[in-house]
Amino acid sequence: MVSRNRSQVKDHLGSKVLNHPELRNTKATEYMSHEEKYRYNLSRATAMLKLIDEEGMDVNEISKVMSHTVSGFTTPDGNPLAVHQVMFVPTLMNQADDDQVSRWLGDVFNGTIVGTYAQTELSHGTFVRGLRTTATYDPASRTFDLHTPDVSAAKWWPGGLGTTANHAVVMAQLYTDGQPRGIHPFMVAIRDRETHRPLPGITVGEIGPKLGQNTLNNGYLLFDHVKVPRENMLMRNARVNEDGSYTKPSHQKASYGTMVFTRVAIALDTVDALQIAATIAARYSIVRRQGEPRDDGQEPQIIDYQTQQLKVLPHIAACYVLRASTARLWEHHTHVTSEVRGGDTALLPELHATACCLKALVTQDCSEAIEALRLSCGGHGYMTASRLPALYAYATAGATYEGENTVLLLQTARYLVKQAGGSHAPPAAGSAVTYLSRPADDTPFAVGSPAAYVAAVGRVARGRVTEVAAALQADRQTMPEADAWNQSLVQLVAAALAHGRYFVVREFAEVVSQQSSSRAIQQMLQLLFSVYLAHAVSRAEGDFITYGGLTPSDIRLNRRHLLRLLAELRPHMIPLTDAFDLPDRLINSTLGAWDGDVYRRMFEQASHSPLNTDEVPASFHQAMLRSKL
Ligand SMILES: CCCCCCC/C=C/C(=O)SCCNC(=O)CCNC(=O)[C@H](O)C(C)(C)COP(=O)(O)OP(=O)(O)OC[C@H]1O[C@@H](n2cnc3c(N)ncnc32)[C@H](O)[C@@H]1OP(=O)(O)O
Ligand SMILES: Cc1cc2nc3c(=O)[nH]c(=O)nc-3n(C[C@H](O)[C@H](O)[C@H](O)COP(=O)(O)OP(=O)(O)OC[C@H]3O[C@@H](n4cnc5c(N)ncnc54)[C@H](O)[C@@H]3O)c2cc1C
Repeated sequence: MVSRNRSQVKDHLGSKVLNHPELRNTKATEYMSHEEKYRYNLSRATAMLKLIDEEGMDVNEISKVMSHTVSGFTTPDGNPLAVHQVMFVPTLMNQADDDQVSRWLGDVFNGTIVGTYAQTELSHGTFVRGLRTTATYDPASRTFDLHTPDVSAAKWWPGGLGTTANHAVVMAQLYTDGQPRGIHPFMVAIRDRETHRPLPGITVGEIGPKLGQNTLNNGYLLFDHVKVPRENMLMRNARVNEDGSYTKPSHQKASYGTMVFTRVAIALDTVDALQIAATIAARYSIVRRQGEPRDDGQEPQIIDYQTQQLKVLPHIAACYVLRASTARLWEHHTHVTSEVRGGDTALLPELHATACCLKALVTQDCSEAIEALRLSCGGHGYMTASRLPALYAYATAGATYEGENTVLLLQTARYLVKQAGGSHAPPAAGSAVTYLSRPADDTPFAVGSPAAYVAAVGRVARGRVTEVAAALQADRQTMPEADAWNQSLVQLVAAALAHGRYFVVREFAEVVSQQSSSRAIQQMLQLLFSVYLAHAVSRAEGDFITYGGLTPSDIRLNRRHLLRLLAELRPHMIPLTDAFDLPDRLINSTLGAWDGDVYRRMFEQASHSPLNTDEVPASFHQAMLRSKL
């Protein structure tokens, strides 16, 4: 089993990246053109790939150096090879059969083949079954004909497709024997390996600027009856034989496997972004003094305002809780994937349901938290050089890509209502949904008892799921399925989020109980957990009264309890963020450096503005004077 211990960035691998001759010298990219930024980020992404190769890194090590903590340093504007590494290569490894793997993987690893994962189209992203790119098999020529019927079916978004990749795994509607067979993956050469020119029948390019990650190099792609050999359909799961006969996959959604993997990776990586943001805000909040001087004659550190504690400290607790629960999800994913490879798909539905809601919960929580942390830094948090805007842009992309969050939560809800209604296969031992078929945990609520909070979170999840399952069931008697489903959408999403929250707190409770290295660490984890739980209740008070068994008086007590806990956590804020082990070069923020020398750094970064190069910029003569005439 692979474990993702991300805490040792300063260790051997981390220092290999930071000190690598092609990576150690960084440049500020804010004032570069789009093309220059791309070139800079691409050359660093390539150096990183070489390093991975030279070091012979395993999947655990690769995941560490590809994590946002490190990739924010190597490719600050987005990694044009990210989709190659995170999606294209894993798709080949897991969906190509053994012959195909041996045919392509050498060229992938020597850098001759650079790929992307081309699924989304202009008019369809969420609804994968609705994709309109076709792959029609012709037994006479033993080829597939790949075709884009019109511009709305153009592939749009794949990372690295813009100008980087020469191959793509293309998800297309398979037609064989005159029958539609659903979405299948095809390995397609899109650019010449030598000249990098688009191959005949291919139209390809970059889609333009975005909110962030502008060098992910997202692209568009159209096919005009492009012929692809039969052997290029990825055939580990489904097969098309020479005569056009079709063999089904062992699981209906086997070809969606890459998405499940990437959702898990995104959940992990978004916590990396939160850790960086929390470290920046924590450091700035002790450096920054503002307000009426206190008895010692000094203006207060802003972190000593109760409101600032509420803006910053719960998110530090969230870093710990979400880091542990997403790491457990990663382990679970590794386990289930190996079972699936061995032909046992029993655990796949629940893995899919859990990956969907954790990816959604973590990206939603982290983007909201990063925005709160940015605001906690006042005006200076609005500056690019604080790094907080880029961290937000990174986290919020995760709420959309790899399945828009609402849609993913509805996938989880679908699984949960089936479990609650007993219409799904019963959960396996250790399943995350057994609580739905048991009586509610009636541990009485008590402020100060994490176990009582966890039980209340469980009652909320159970209450939300059973209530919406019953409403859906009732509506199904009186209206068509699609209408009944639509009547309950908002409640279904809330139920899936509540389930996700319960998953997160149960996993963390287990991590805390298993932790045995020292009593002090145990106590600190308990404190962090208490903050996380009290904050979770304060964010959803209505739910805890409606479903969780809390009284209005419990709610009032919890509000006070949370503020007391924050005051208790405040002296530990810096050690807790230092423990993320993020060197200044990885944080890369004027506000978040270890020495707290914020104001000098702010002036230093301003000196890079091209508008400061000349005392009187040329624009004065070219634009302002002319406008006076
Ligand atoms: C680490 C940083 C990396 C950064 C790079 C990231 C770059 C980003 C890349 C991308 O964005 S790639 C494109 C990603 N696109 C999506 O994620 C699309 C989202 N949509 C879907 O996944 C699917 O359309 C859907 C929402 C899952 C629905 O699929 P479908 O319509 O085919 O199925 P349903 O009818 O809803 O369900 C039928 C049945 O299948 C089960 N199921 C669905 N998906 C899976 C799965 N992956 N694994 C297992 N089972 C699955 C579903 O639960 C239903 O089960 P039953 O209820 O019938 O038992
Ligand atoms: C930075 C970035 C990188 C990307 N990289 C890639 C890549 O490498 N490869 C690739 O193939 N794709 C990529 N994508 C595309 C991405 O996967 C899709 O944008 C994503 O899956 C969302 O789909 P959509 O754009 O169709 O959103 P839509 O589905 O159109 O969402 C719009 C709204 O409609 C709602 N909605 C849609 N369907 C439903 C429903 N059934 N029920 C309720 N509400 C619904 C959504 O909740 C949302 O509010 C990338 C996207 C981004 C932003």
